[in-house]
Amino acid sequence: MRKQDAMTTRDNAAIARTLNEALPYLTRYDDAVVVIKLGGHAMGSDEGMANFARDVVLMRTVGINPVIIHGGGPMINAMLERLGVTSQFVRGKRVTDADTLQVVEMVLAGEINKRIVQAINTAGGRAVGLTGKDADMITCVQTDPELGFVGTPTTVDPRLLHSLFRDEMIPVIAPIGTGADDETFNINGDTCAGAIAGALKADRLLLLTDVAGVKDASGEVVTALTAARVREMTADGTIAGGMIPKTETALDALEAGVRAVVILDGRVANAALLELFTSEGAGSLIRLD
Ligand SMILES: Nc1ncnc2c1ncn2[C@@H]1O[C@H](COP(=O)(O)OP(=O)(O)O)[C@@H](O)[C@H]1O
Ligand SMILES: CC(=O)N[C@@H](CCC(=O)OP(=O)(O)O)C(=O)O
Repeated sequence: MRKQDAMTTRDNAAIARTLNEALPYLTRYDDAVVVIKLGGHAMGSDEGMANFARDVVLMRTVGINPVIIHGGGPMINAMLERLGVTSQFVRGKRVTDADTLQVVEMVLAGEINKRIVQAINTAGGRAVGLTGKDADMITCVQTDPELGFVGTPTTVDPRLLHSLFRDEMIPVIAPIGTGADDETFNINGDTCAGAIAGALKADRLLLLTDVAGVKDASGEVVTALTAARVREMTADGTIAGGMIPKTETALDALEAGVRAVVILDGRVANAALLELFTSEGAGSLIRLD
């Protein structure tokens, strides 16, 4: 019993110290806009989702304006498979015909978006689930005819997001946009998060994925990267596959006025909090040169 008491006292002291050490970061991020991209691979168990939701609610509670953009590639694959529709990727983007598009919108805007909204609300926040179609937020052009209904955002109207910030609500956005001729477009989640972060001139863009960060040729995570280093590592093939849209997004978002972009492992408990509120940070921080 006494041992238990001693343990509890020690834990409480650690919690108090952690809160105390977080103070400078809490002040720094007051009223900051933090855009978080939650990739399909980083959306694990219900427990992991509940943990992520608590982090987001904590951010909101200390005065940050969090915006969540989610992916869901693996879940779209699973649904397409169940429906017997084959799907392929070209340069990290899904070739999207009309049938595929219907499934993409259904899975992203339905199942996944509502799962995240519900988790945040259960954690005590007030989340609002949206796609880029709401309030005409995201307008796209076709990326490449070979990819079908895949869009690149050309304009992002952030007014709806600012209204939600004023009411302390948490936007949760599925990467779907509208074209000039009223078409629906499937947007890569990273690209969508970068475009929204750019339009908001966000203080941080956090790309939560399934690796610890951007790795160098020897497999070590590079904790601080400049744009020049990213270009070098892409040219020599060290940055490849799914990491290419992430680092490209990072550079575009920085050019658009985002202060810093971090690529980090979303499967690690409290990944976003570790990045924002500790001196260690987490993952790879990318800044302009
Ligand atoms: N230099 C690199 N550092 C880290 N990951 C890399 C690198 N080059 C390629 N990758 C790959 O990129 C993947 C992350 O992209 P992706 O699977 O599309 O993530 P998400 O589903 O979260 O969007 C990693 O799992 C890894 O296989
Ligand atoms: C055009 C395109 O590829 N869109 C993606 C959208 C979802 C996504 O980006 O999911 P992750 O973040 O989990 O990879 C797709 O259809 O899979």
